[in-house]
Amino acid sequence: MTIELSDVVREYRVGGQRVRALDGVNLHIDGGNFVSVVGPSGAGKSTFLHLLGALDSPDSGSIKFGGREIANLGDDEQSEFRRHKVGFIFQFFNLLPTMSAWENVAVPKLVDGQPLKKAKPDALRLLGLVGLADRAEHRPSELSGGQMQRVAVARALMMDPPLILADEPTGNLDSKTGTAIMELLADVAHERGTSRAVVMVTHNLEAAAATDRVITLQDGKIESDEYSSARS
Ligand SMILES: Nc1ncnc2c1ncn2[C@@H]1O[C@H](COP(=O)(O)OP(=O)(O)OP(=O)(O)O)[C@@H](O)[C@H]1O
Repeated sequence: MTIELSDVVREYRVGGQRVRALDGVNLHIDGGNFVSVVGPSGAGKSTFLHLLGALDSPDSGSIKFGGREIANLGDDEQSEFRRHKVGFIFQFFNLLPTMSAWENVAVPKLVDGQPLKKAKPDALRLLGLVGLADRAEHRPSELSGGQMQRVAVARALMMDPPLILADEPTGNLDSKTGTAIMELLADVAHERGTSRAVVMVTHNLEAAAATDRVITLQDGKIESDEYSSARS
């Protein structure tokens, strides 16, 4: 699994002003890596994540996902791509409050037009993988923050996607729980050889330092791109 960005530009126009959220980004991301994206507020981190996940399209440049150009997909192709190729993890978990843990994990199958019940064995297996086998019938309100994020990680894995995108996944957790989630995400990135990558946006430099590669954005450009010495 490889993602290749070439000369990616994303510009917003607000009033008469133009803001270059991403200003000519060139980057290669390989599977098997846990990558973090850091930088000051407004540097372009969320814009970058949205482009990788086909939630948004660049104004110019190319984004190749496993050799396939995804920069200019139509709406239907974009959502099909997202459903099958990308798992999303958010700061505030985004679980459905009326559903149990296993049902939340199975939601991507529901969105893909399959019955929830049919996905139950897979959902239970994934809950086991994230250490929550005994919480399958709990609702989100009956879980701790760390447990809710584990459910969200399991949900992101439901379609077995080659790319997991995480937006501040530890931002709402205490540091011990955050470290455990970081370890889980590292396992998720490493467990399938080179066929899956995890890309995480974070303000937490300590969390970023624990990943394989730290990309620093500044004013829409890559300011630095460093691999950890342990894995380079
Ligand atoms: N929908 C939008 N409309 C107009 N401008 C936007 C929009 N989204 C982002 N921007 C601008 O693009 C730039 C990059 O924003 P982005 O959200 O990608 O930064 P960020 O690094 O994720 O910031 P933060 O750490 O605060 O979340 C900022 O100047 C922002 O104001």
